[in-house]
Amino acid sequence: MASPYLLLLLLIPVLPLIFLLVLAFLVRPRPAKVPVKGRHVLITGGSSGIGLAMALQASAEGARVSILARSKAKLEEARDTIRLATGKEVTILSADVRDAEAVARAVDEAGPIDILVANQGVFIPQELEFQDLEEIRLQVEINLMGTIHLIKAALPGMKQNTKKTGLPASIAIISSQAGQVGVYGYTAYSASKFALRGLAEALQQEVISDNIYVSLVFPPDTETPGLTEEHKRRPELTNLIVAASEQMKADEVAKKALDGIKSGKFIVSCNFEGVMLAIATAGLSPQSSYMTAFAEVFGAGFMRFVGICFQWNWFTIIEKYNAKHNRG
Ligand SMILES: NC(=O)C1=CN([C@@H]2O[C@H](COP(=O)(O)OP(=O)(O)OC[C@H]3O[C@@H](n4cnc5c(N)ncnc54)[C@H](OP(=O)(O)O)[C@@H]3O)[C@@H](O)[C@H]2O)C=CC1
Ligand SMILES: CCCCCCCCCCCCCCCC(=O)[C@@H](N)CO
Repeated sequence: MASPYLLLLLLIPVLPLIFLLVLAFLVRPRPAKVPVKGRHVLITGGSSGIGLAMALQASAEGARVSILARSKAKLEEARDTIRLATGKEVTILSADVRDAEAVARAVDEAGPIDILVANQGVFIPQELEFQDLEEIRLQVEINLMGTIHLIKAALPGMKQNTKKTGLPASIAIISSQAGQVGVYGYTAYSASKFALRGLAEALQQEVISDNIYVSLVFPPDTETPGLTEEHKRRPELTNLIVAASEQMKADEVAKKALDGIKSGKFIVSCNFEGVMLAIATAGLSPQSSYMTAFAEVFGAGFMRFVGICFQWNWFTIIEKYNAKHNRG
């Protein structure tokens, strides 16, 4: 007769499997595949950096791509770059995302969208105390309100499209790791990027029945024209905190973003630190992968500890810097 203790012992390795099964049953939304080939992808900020890299990759994969930004000259340059690299034509749309009517006109002109990528963004680092209200408003209006304008303009057409084609669609929003954790010098920027998370979580519930999947992408520092500009005025303390992390290339981030979109992932991380951040900040976000859900459930406590170590390091850097410069 097998002892009950032996049976219990046998159960230990089986428990994680049972847990995985339970999670596979629970996770929502259900895993989905969003095809890119042959579909209409509209990318804002598609004339530079991460957006341009996404436009190039989506074109090369056989999507019909439209790019939207303000500067006509930069858009034309991007169109030429994409034509040269892929032989494909992209539609260019000049509009300022802060202008809801201009966005609606541009979206109308582009035609119904299958995959919307809200990637436009501005980042002007500065301590809140010293940053002009104008620059604060600029970041909130472009990063947050601009994204709202876009989604409101694109949704009706997207819903019609999913009904017509029966294929899932995607709304991807490019946030930032500064949208997962507040970092010195990114007060206004972080506020604009954290806001996108609330927007995305609620939106996913609102559009799931229309077969639309929301993705939130969290890139680290990425080599782009925008980052070159940012460096000209990034506070020294922001540098000290952020420079410990490795920069990514725009096309690496673009690939992560597109892969996330294609697999209908809600949270899309771009590097190893990003994966740790995602576990530490999982909160109540939608999760369609039972494997990732498993890592979140069992990694949360440990990642909280790692997060506390990071905060210890950051506050130590700030204390030392301010002591050296006789501040505070
Ligand atoms: N690079 C980085 O280190 C990181 C970037 N991100 C995020 O990724 C996104 C892209 O960044 P990146 O590639 O570096 O950006 P860039 O500065 O290189 O490009 C920004 C793009 O957005 C467009 N844009 C800016 N303002 C508006 C507006 N008001 N209306 C329409 N289009 C606008 C720009 O065109 P134009 O000026 O002609 O309008 C340009 O095409 C941003 O949302 C950023 O916050 C996140 C983490 C790190
Ligand atoms: C669990 C613990 C994990 C810890 C990992 C921590 C790493 C966080 C670093 C945050 C860097 C923020 C970069 C923002 C880049 C950006 O958006 C700008 N280039 C634009 O201003």
